Amino acid sequence: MVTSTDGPQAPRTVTLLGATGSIGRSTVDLLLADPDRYEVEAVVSGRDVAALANVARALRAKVAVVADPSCYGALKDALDGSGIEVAAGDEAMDDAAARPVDWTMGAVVGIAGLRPTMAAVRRGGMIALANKECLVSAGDVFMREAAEAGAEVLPVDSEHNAIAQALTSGRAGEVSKIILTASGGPFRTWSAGEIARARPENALKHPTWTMGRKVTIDSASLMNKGLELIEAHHLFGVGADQLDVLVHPQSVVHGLVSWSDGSVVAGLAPPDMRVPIAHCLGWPVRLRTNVTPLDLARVGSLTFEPVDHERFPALRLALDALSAGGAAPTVLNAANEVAVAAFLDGKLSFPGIAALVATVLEKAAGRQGLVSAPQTVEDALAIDREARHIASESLNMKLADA
Ligand SMILES: NC(=O)C1=CN([C@@H]2O[C@H](COP(=O)(O)OP(=O)(O)OC[C@H]3O[C@@H](n4cnc5c(N)ncnc54)[C@H](OP(=O)(O)O)[C@@H]3O)[C@@H](O)[C@H]2O)C=CC1
Ligand SMILES: CC(=O)[C@@H](O)[C@H](O)COP(=O)(O)O
Ligand SMILES: [Mn+2]
Repeated sequence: MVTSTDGPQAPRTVTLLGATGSIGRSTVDLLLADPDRYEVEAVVSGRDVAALANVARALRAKVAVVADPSCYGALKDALDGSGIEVAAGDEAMDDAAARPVDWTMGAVVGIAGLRPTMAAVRRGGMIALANKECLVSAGDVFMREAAEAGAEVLPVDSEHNAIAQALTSGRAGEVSKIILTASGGPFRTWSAGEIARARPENALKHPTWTMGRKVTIDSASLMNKGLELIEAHHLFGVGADQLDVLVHPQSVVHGLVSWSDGSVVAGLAPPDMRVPIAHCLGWPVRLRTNVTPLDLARVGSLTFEPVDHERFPALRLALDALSAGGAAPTVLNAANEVAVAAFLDGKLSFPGIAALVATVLEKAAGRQGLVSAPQTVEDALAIDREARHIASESLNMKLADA
């Protein structure tokens, strides 16, 4: 049961982008726990028709949209007789995201989420943002358009959600450092030699979180933390010099704010994404959820260690891209998406992920169209396309050499 002590009485209207994924399912769980509190407008997914149809029926959504146009017929059949409108394709996704609602969950994975999430941003309202790749690829555009539209961006990512809460204990000019914790991933204690032989099934075994495949691989390489530093830069308006990462294997402390007077305010929660999602879903009031409360006596000890940049070079690549600015973060994200897919396909070794990203960043440096920061969503998508092209070419060369 989800309740709040002071919740709005009129149902909150809601749209879910990425309704069938890990974040999508956690959001659905919260919505179904108190169905009278919400009215669901649209649910959107990539190509998992069966899961989308189930979610649409369970939430009594008005419209269900699948990105892959070839899935239209199957979705129509699956929702036959339900009265739920059905659509497919990129434009249908953008149209669904632009329908007026109070609250949108942006949980499509990767740059594929940029267009629909921006459509929601332009419409205004509350945007609960899980899709970090949007901010990495087009952060300035995203935040500028959100401000212009009066959209309120609510950070879902566990670290950023904790930091947003910690930031309320002081003023912007009083922040010394913003620190994101990293679990360290499944290879935290592996030697470089062992990491070199790591297979997808090893990398997909996250020690503390159950998540989609792409973010789980990013966690294993620590690229996730790099993407999150860039995300934090856009959300909180701080530069690389004010951002830090601390390895914390228990995933209980998610983020810390260090203040000018020496105080440090940390955000703690059990490693369950329903906590930050509920924070955003109820905003500005707190919901009451059935998440198992944090039992620190049971956790026992909270430990912290520095990042080993030798074994996990991806984090440095992201930090350098943040410092370089311009198109570098967009290129980094595109190259990483190609590299992660290639690793999962068995075409690239685990260390090959960071190596490919480094190669693409080098090749892109100074190339026409890959220098300046994107000014529009179309710019970001053009940079993304070109960087993917370079990544695919580089990957093919690597495969040919092997
Ligand atoms: N999972 C987590 O705990 C956390 C995730 N995040 C971020 O949230 C985002 C989502 O992650 P997660 O839920 O784990 O990912 P999943 O892979 O579990 O889910 C991805 C969702 O995106 C949909 N999708 C994929 N491709 C497209 C497309 N081309 N167009 C429209 N929809 C598409 C999928 O649909 P389908 O099922 O049909 O393929 C699915 O609904 C990522 O950016 C991730 O980094 C951030 C913090 C924590
Ligand atoms: C749950 C969440 O926010 C993930 O982004 C998480 O951060 C992944 O864990 P890592 O700390 O291992 O990257
Ligand atoms: Mn995170």
